[in-house]
Parts: sequence; structure tokens; C-alpha cells
Amino acid sequence: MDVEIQDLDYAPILHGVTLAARSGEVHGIVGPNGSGKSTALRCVYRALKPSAGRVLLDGEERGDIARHLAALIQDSSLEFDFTAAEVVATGRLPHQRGFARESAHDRRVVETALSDVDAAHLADRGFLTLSGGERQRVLIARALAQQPRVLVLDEPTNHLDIHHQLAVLRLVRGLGVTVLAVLHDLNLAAAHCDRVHVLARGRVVASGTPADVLTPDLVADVFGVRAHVVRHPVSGAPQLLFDLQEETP
Ligand SMILES: Nc1ncnc2c1ncn2[C@@H]1O[C@H](COP(=O)(O)OP(=O)(O)OP(=O)(O)O)[C@@H](O)[C@H]1O
Repeated sequence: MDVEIQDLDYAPILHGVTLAARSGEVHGIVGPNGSGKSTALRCVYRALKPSAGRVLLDGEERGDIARHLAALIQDSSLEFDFTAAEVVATGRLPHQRGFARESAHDRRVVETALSDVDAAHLADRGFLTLSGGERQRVLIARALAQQPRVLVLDEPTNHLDIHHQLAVLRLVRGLGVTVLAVLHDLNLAAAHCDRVHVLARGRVVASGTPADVLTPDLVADVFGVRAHVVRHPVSGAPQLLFDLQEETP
């Protein structure tokens, strides 16, 4: 499903944010703390109403976005004492009519989603007893169980060890759905995204392929850090090496 974000304002945080993702592409949103990344995603999944601008799915402003779009949100602190499987099952709600009970198909989707994030063994554990990375994987499974055509992910690799960071990004890439993901790790963004958008002070200051966007000048301007670009010896993806001592003035 195509996603177009057009001239989004959320006063006083976002100013004219525009980006377009074609169906099946993985787009990374990067930028300093407080630059408006989460606010932009919240506008996309309608937790916030923008003061101006539009979000189009396949060219239309849609009222039924929960049937098309699933979101992993950063501060989804579930205070209820659900099991992991019950948390994931809430991802099926947009597909169930009224008070229809969970079907055998729903249960299979939940099991598959848990197993896709290496969390099948956690199904009957209380969500609140899980570690940070285990919770994160269960919340990703909930988004997968929604079987969306668009995935909006706010820091999906948060709390994950390197094995699970790579596994989750490979998994979402392999789904063939459109992905908008806020990522702090510029090298993960470079390796896994078709396009990267850089947000600074609520504006998109650069958009394009990782190689075009993640340059030493951009990293110095936006993050105040000196970086060198090298090519990954196996994948060829641009990777950044950061100077540890010096910051840019
Ligand atoms: N409800 C609110 N009231 C006041 N300010 C807010 C509110 N929500 C967000 N902000 C501010 O808006 C700015 C953008 O916040 P946002 O969470 O979108 O940034 P971000 O780029 O996702 O940051 P981070 O990388 O730290 O997660 C921040 O300065 C934040 O303090």
C-alpha cells in the first residue's frame, strides 16, 4: 500500500513534513532526540490530529486505518496482566466483527506471529513478567498479527540484542508490506532501508537512498558528530564510523 504524508504540521512540533513510500518499501526516519519523529508517526496512525496536511493510503484519506495499518508505539506500557499470547491476540481485533470470538484462524495467526519474533516460548507468560527485549518482541508480534499492509514502527530495535535487532529488521523487510520505521542506529537504517528521511527541528532536511543521505556532512550538520563512510565488505551498504573524541563545533 502506498503511503503519502503531505505537508504535515503539528504545531509547534512539525512543519511541512512530506514523504512518500511506495508499496512494499522500507523507509527509515532518523533524527536527533526531540526532532519530531514520534510525533510524525503518531499523526500517521491517527493518535494525533495534525494541524494541517494529509496522510494518504493508496491515494485516499481513509477512516478504517486499523484494518490496513499497524503501529508499534514507543511507550505502549501495558498495565494489564495479560499473557503474551493475549497481548498479541489484541492485534486481531480490527479483523473481528462485534463481539465475535477468536477463531481458529486468529489463534494460528497469533502463534505464527509469536514464533516469527522468536517468542513462541513466551506465549503463556504474563506480559508484565517479561524482560524489555521480550516485551518488545511480543509487541512486534501484536503488530504482525494485525496482518497490516503498512507497518509504522517507533524504534523497533529498542531493547533488542544484536541478533534480534537484525532478525526483526530482516523479518519486517521480508513481509513485503510498506514500513515506516523510526531508527536511532544510522547503520541499521543504512543496511535495511530503501530510503531514509532525516528530521531536524520538525522538518525533513534530507530524503533519499541511504548512500545519498547519510553523508559525513549531513551527520555533522544534524547530529553534531564527525563520521566517515565506509562500504560494508559483504553487503556494500554504506556504514558510518564515528569519531570518538571530537564533536563538530
Ligand atoms: N504533549 C506534548 N507537549 C509538549 N511537548 C511535546 C509533547 N509531545 C512531544 N513534545 C515535544 O515535541 C518534540 C518532539 O517530540 P518527539 O517525541 O516527536 O521527538 P522524537 O524525534 O521522537 O524524539 P526521541 O528521539 O527523543 O524519541 C520534543 O521536544 C518533545 O518534548
